[in-house]
Amino acid sequence: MPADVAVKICGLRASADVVAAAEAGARYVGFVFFPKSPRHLDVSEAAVLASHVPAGLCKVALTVNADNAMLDALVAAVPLDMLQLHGSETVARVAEVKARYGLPVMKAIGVGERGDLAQLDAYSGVADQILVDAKPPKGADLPGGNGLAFDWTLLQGRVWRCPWMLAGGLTPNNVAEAIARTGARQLDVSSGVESTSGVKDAALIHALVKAALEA
Ligand SMILES: O=C(O)c1ccccc1NCC(=O)[C@H](O)[C@H](O)COP(=O)(O)O
Repeated sequence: MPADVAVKICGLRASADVVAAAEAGARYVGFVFFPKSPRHLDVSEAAVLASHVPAGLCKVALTVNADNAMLDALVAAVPLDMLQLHGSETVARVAEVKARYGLPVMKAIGVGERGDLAQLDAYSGVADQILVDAKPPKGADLPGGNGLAFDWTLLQGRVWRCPWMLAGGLTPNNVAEAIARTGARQLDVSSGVESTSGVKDAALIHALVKAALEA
């Protein structure tokens, strides 16, 4: 079992989700702050949920084009370990958020075709981590968390200047293949461990983490 595979379970909404992620061996838990999402939490809900997260598990707040007022409120109320920027934040904005809050920043980039890869190079020079996710379909309500995979062969042979995570349509059934095809050592999953949209399933969380750690 390679000890160096890390899994992030994103979009947790209940303390039972936190327990399942921790017991399964996830290394990161993600909280979504995006009102259109079925996984959205308000700041006070997140403050309570984050207080249930065991030490050692990295608590990530996912925002989409959030302004400083929103991030100020979030960081003041919720004990966080990382900020995930999942909108169209520029390289300069990533640098600004890093400097303002003193927290590691992970920038998510949607990949649909080879031409999208250049952005990964640009952001990997400033972000602490990059999240290589599927590009949302045109007209989608959500910029992420759509349960769609992309062509993993696009990532073969790629290296970046910072650590990275693979996301997009990962499930207990395909995560081993995703690792084999991309060489990813970190994986982020949301829909693939849900029983219905926005509702996490403890058995699927356990199955996904087990499959990733055994790949
Ligand atoms: O999950 C959401 O609802 C969401 C909403 C707005 C922006 C991003 C969102 N999710 C981003 C994530 O980090 C997901 O874990 C990632 O896109 C993978 O999602 P999935 O394909 O569902 O596993």
